[in-house]
Amino acid sequence: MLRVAVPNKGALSEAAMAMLAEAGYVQRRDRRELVMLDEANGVEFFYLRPRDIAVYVGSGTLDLGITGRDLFQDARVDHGAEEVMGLGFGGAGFRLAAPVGRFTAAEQLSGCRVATSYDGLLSRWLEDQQLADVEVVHLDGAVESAVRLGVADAIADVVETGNTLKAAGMETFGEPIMQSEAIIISRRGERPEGISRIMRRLEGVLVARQYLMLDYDIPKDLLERASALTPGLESPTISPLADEGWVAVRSMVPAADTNRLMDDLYELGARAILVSSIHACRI
Ligand SMILES: Nc1ncnc2c1ncn2[C@@H]1O[C@H](COP(=O)(O)OP(=O)(O)OP(=O)(O)O)[C@@H](O)[C@H]1O
Ligand SMILES: O=P(O)(O)OC[C@H]1O[C@H](OP(=O)(O)OP(=O)(O)O)[C@H](O)[C@@H]1O
Ligand SMILES: [Mg+2]
Repeated sequence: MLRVAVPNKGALSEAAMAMLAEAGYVQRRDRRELVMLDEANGVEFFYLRPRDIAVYVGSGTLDLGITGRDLFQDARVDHGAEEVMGLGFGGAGFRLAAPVGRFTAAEQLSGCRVATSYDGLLSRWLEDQQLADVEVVHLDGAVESAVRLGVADAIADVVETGNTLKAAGMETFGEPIMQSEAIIISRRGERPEGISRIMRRLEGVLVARQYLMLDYDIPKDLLERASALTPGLESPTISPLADEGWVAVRSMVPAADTNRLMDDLYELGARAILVSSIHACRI
């Protein structure tokens, strides 16, 4: 039985459960349930605080977990667990911020105090940047209030829309410390059977979300130029048509590029250009 950790609340919880459900796994219905057994798929899901998931997977108690890249790097369990796949949701930057106009670069933090809930991540980054004389102040949350209340000169926190910072009269400065998203982590070393299957399924969900299926007809002599526009994942499927001067082409395309590709194909001479969604796939 594969044992998998899923965030029980917070920014990643709903999207993680939705993705697992889309991949065909049974998820809990009641927020109070701590464990859910999906017998048919041979997986047991444990609903845990996202911050703790790295600890469970890193110590070898659980096989796989979904957490945030920033939380994983903050937990300092890299020796026991590793990031195996980005999941394309829960995207946010981890950034320095301070009251508007106070700082413009990280180097100016010399001798200052920086409040954060991610002190492992911040301390290591400060070391890498050779900013040895910056004091890290640990807070559990709502760090945006730390400067106003006098316990820090700047903060390092998760920034998604930037609305929380703005409301606190603050702005980011310097380069982002890191870019985070939801990730799958696995314990290092031998992987039990079943891990590749769950990862293939989640990859299928990701691809089905990010790609669309494009069909079109094109005169044979333009096929090479059309194929260059829609190379597909492996290569496009080419089928004969009753009219021997034409062929039908079928290819997966990134959803974000679809309208531009349809315009380009039409201008090239393609006709009957159809787009359909991909319900599920295995790549
Ligand atoms: N708008 C957001 N706010 C907070 N975290 C976000 C946001 N968008 C994505 N995330 C990600 O979600 C994870 C944090 O989740 P969560 O908010 O549940 O943790 P937490 O702040 O430690 O918990 P809590 O706020 O319940 O004490 C991080 O990986 C973070 O990058
Ligand atoms: O850029 P935004 O879209 O405004 O989102 C970022 C904010 O959301 C998170 O707080 P959360 O709600 O997790 O509260 P917390 O600080 O108590 O953890 C994070 O710590 C920021 O404060
Ligand atoms: Mg939070």
